Amino acid sequence: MKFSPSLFDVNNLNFERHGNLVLKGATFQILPGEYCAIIGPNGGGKTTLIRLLLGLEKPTSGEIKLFGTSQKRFRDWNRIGYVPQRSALVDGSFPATVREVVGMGRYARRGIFGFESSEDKSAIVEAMELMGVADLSDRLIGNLSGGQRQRVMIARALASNPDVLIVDEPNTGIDVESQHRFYELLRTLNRTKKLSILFITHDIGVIAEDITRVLFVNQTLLVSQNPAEVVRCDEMSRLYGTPAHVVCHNH
Ligand SMILES: Nc1ncnc2c1ncn2[C@@H]1O[C@H](COP(=O)(O)OP(=O)(O)OP(=O)(O)O)[C@@H](O)[C@H]1O
Repeated sequence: MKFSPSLFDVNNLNFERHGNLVLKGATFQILPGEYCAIIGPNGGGKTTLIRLLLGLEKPTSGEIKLFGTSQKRFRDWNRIGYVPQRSALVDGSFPATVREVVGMGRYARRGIFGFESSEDKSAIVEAMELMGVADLSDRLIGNLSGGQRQRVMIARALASNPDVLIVDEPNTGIDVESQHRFYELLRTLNRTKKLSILFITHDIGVIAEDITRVLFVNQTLLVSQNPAEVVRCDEMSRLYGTPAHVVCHNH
């Protein structure tokens, strides 16, 4: 049997910023194929945790392994697609088409000044089709709606054919109907393309559906593989430190 290492293996990770403790003793694993939600209150350290995984912040102490390799020696960054939090807020005057923005996802593989190969071209078209933005190909990114831009940014991350996709708050400024369709799309990608997905969400309802693991981040980290447990009122109240009322419905 082929040994398949964890995508992320984090051990006793601590992070301080300007003397303030942001994350304390975080320990968890993410396995291939997971569909994992990261939740927690504002300022709890969710984005910081992702930035630490991506090497954009340096841990104060602790160990991070990516695909079984210590982060210090890890070089295969194109295996990880990242969509940061504010990508939906592209400047309206940004003069690039959807095709060009998605094409930027290939830079890590070929370099900014390399020529686009036929492999690049088909990866770009496939990513646009997967995210349902192929018909917007020639539109300027600045003229799209928030939901359309968000799908373009995911297509850009997918263009490099990553093994794992990390999405920071996918639904900022998106209406509820589009949010629902968006999560369905993520879940379909996870199932059909075997793409592992980690996403930060404030939409607690999402974690009741189909999540393989929940990371609750509020300086300390609580890991659960049973989302139904986390969604209980008493647990939500305890985690967020404020009374919570959880209403379950059929959808
Ligand atoms: N660039 C920065 N400089 C200084 N402090 C920062 C910086 N970025 C984040 N922080 C602080 O670090 C802590 C964790 O922030 P982080 O953005 O990781 O939280 P979060 O859980 O993602 O929050 P939100 O849900 O509001 O996006 C907060 O106290 C925040 O104010």
